[in-house]
Amino acid sequence: PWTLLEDVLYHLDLGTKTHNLPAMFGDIKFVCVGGSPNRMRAFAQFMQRELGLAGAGEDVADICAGSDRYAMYRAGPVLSISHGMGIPSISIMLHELIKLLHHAKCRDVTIIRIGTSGGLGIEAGSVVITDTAVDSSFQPRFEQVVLGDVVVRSTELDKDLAEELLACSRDIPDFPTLIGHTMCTYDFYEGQGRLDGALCSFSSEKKLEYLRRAYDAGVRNIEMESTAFAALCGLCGLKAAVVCVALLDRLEGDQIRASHEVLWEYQQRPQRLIAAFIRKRLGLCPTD
Ligand SMILES: O=P(O)(O)O[C@H]1O[C@H](CO)[C@@H](O)[C@H]1O
Ligand SMILES: O=c1cc[nH]c(=O)[nH]1
Repeated sequence: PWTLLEDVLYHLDLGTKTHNLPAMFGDIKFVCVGGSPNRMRAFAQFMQRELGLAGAGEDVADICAGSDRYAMYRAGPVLSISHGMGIPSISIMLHELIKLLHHAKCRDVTIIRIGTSGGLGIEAGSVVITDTAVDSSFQPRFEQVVLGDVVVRSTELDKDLAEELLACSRDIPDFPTLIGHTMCTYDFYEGQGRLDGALCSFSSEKKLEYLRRAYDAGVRNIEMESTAFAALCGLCGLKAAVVCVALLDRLEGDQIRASHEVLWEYQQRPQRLIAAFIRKRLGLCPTD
């Protein structure tokens, strides 16, 4: 229905009557999303430098400045957008982003979530490329309530894209990168088996038993958006990947104690991997 008249992308502060979306976005080939607005601004600035674009080193403008929900930046063919925390927040952004790409007549777009996560049985600072996003019962499904009914959607991600990203990681030897399942939860505390929330209804033994079962099911990290991201992008025909750094090993603890400097450097790891991937796709040599 939204193809007929005007389409207002309310949370992005963009629209088909107010903006020339094909002129603004028609040449976008890569969309990168992540929770934090600052991370996504830093990523756009990093991509400007990596792609040798004019204006590199200068500030980048927030395309969604009229909305205080999400931030959006571009660097050449790369769009960088924040999505906030959790499934409801990323779902709203993705609905409007996917319509934006449709209105702008974008073709062959690859979309990647560059995020943070809690690792499972892996060293802090490791980067996990998701092969399958699973729910808190380790199933590859996303359940969405539609008109009062639970609709179950597949969370399959593009396997070739995951392998292509793993191949790119071999050129970046200074941190470990692996492929594994990513568990997506509705909460950071009890929902991820943490003992350090305001509420905790289980023992330390039960927590470890659950996390070990997750590990045995192939889960290597835990975050809060991947199932919805995989389901929505998959149904709308976008090739999608999820690449998250682990901020800690959840088998060793719950609190994130690393310094701001260490956490900022960890956040850059998925960005460096994706920059190498985009450069390779664009035919730029590693030394260009
Ligand atoms: O680092 P980002 O991309 O925000 O993602 C992770 O961090 C948040 C929790 O701290 C959750 O949204 C989780 O998915
Ligand atoms: O443990 C963690 C760390 C980051 N993000 C999460 O969702 N969980």
